[in-house]
Amino acid sequence: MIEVDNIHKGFGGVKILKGISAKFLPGKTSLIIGQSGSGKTVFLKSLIGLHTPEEGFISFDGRINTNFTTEEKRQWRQEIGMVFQGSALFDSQTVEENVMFPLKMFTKKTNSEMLDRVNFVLKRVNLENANKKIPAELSGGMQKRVAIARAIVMNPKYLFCDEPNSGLDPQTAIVIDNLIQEITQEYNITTVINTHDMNSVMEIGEKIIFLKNGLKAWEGSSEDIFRTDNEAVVDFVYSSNLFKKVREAYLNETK
Ligand SMILES: Nc1ncnc2c1ncn2[C@@H]1O[C@H](COP(=O)(O)OP(=O)(O)OP(=O)(O)O)[C@@H](O)[C@H]1O
Repeated sequence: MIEVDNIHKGFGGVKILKGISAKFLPGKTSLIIGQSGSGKTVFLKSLIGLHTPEEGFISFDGRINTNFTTEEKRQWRQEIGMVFQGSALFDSQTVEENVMFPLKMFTKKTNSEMLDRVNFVLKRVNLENANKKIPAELSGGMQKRVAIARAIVMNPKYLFCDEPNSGLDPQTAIVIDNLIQEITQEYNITTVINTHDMNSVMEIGEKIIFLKNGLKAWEGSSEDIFRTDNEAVVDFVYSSNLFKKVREAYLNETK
């Protein structure tokens, strides 16, 4: 479990996160949503240790990350998987080399052990036989699957995804969402995703945190989000006519 307790973070005297608390559970996919500039990226970067909060703390299964020794930090880094916007693959390396990278960096496994693990995760993301391809030869959705394979190759406890659907068509986006959710449940990972994608919110949001001006303005599940009368959430999530209609239909159906 990740526990965020009242974190504050600012830059040059401007407060961006103004006291956010949240819990993220293993086996669950949690989504962070909010308008551009609401602090989602600063929040996610704080979770992965790229920003240090000025106040408050973040604990990972009881371990507060700012108290780590160098060795503990190294250990914790290995427990984290990340999927970035745009996949962030090494362009000149093959799929196999990209996915093997964390194993080479952090483990003393033999080449054949590493290859076994790489093949296992590539199979899990339905990318068998792509080992020798380079990213430019793959579609955007396939590149995302390589990024997911690389993120889980170390068997992480925690998975962080920044806009994993950016640049994907809606159908491929759902495939990627479902894959992340399945993997999260299968391997009991604590997964936190920053997203703008309202389809993701409806489909996989087991826990949704809505940030507004650096504060947690609302928290609930995808079912709760249909029923909430929180004005800020309704304005944000149901800004399109399509989603307004989906909400009305849902509420009528479940009256
Ligand atoms: N390193 C930094 N230095 C100074 N200001 C920063 C820094 N990182 C973020 N900010 C500011 O913090 C605010 C929140 O930014 P953040 O990137 O977290 O928003 P966001 O919700 O992720 O937006 P988007 O949805 O557009 O990605 C913005 O005003 C941004 O300019």
